[in-house]
Amino acid sequence: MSQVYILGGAQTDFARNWSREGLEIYDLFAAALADAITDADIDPGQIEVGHVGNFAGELFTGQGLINGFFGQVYPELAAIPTSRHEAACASGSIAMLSAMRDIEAGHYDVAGVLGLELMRNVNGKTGAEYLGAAAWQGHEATDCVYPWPHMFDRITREYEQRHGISSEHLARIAEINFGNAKANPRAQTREWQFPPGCFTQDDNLNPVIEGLVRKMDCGQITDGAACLILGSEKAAWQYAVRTGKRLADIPRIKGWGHRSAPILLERKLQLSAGQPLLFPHVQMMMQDALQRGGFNHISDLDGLETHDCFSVTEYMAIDHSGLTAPGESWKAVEEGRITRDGDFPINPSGGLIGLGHPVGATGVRMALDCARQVTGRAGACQLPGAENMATFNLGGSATTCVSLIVGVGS
Ligand SMILES: CC(=O)SCCNC(=O)CCNC(=O)[C@H](O)C(C)(C)COP(=O)(O)OP(=O)(O)OC[C@H]1O[C@@H](n2cnc3c(N)ncnc32)[C@H](O)[C@@H]1OP(=O)(O)O
Repeated sequence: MSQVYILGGAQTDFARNWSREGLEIYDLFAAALADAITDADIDPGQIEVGHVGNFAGELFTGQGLINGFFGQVYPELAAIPTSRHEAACASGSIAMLSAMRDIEAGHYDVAGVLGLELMRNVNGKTGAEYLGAAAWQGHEATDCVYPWPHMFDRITREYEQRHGISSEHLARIAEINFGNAKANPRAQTREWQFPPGCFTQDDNLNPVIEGLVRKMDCGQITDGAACLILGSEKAAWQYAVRTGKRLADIPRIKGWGHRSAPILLERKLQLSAGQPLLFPHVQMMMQDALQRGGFNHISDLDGLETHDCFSVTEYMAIDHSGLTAPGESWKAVEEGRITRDGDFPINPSGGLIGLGHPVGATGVRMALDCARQVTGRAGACQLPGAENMATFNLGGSATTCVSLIVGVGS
């Protein structure tokens, strides 16, 4: 089975509003693909297979069959096999796994993986309604304006019941992500202003969105795309020779985990009732990724790019990944472990809260940021000496969960 290497990649500027610029979802796709091809130093015609991650193109833009854009952008790609993958906010990761399977099986040597979502062309309420398609329609989130803030409020309350949880720790997670985003030239919120008091429970400075979830706890509504060019060992050798790099210095996907759970949040919580972890399948998924990558513990890695669609999602990632004991994520926050200069940085990119969350792009974007970190290409977001990083990307109320471990060296 071939190893899977990351030959190059690109991300659009998540601060852009593409429809306001008179541009379409096609333009988003074309821009990310062109930049990734340049970054990987290949000709477009070298891409043998294309995978797209997209959640709700039909709802936001009326556009389906987005994989047909590969051949539209480049005539050389007009006849390659392509497909589109949907798993809500984990769509990008599922596209990654599909491309990995193609390469591992030896079917193809070079794959293009492109995640994207155009979301800022509708008002916030309409956008929230469209995003609600990843909940079980008619069975949950029926009595709220914002479905996902409502669902993650429920998760916060479940933490409160099982372990206790403090809004101060959640606000600190948000503040760290917004702070990290300041250094990221592609982050949606890099120019935002944060007046004193906005990370408190002040209803004016930090208004309630749903229940315990306030504005600063929320990930963003974002237009964006991310693209990675994946290669087999053979393609990576050719790339190494062409660029004068060592094979060991080319990032590769060392491990992966993928688990799912029933769509209904209450069903998930029933299944874990009486247990310390809310989502045991998340713990299994992280352990699968670590074990497949040859690591014993999450702290053997140099950091994590995690899903923080809300601050409580990152709180959940901290204990479910094993960084702390169940219910003790607050300790990692208080001890300064997760800041960029901490012993286990989380979301040096700014995450979904600071960098932005174009739903179908997020899983691909996370892997791209990990690849940049382990090759010393993360600019002002760089973690010194990073060699191995993990992603944790989830769709719905942790219905589809994926982790990829990206690293260099042996
Ligand atoms: C599993 C999962 O991943 S589920 C997650 C799915 N995603 C979601 O549910 C998204 C959740 N987030 C949201 O719904 C929204 O961001 C909300 C409801 C929290 C806030 O929305 P809104 O009140 O419309 O405010 P929003 O943050 O979009 O800002 C409105 C404008 O003010 C600007 N703005 C907001 N905050 C700031 C700031 N601190 N400084 C400067 N400008 C700001 C924005 O850039 C935006 O500008 P624009 O009109 O030019 O685009």
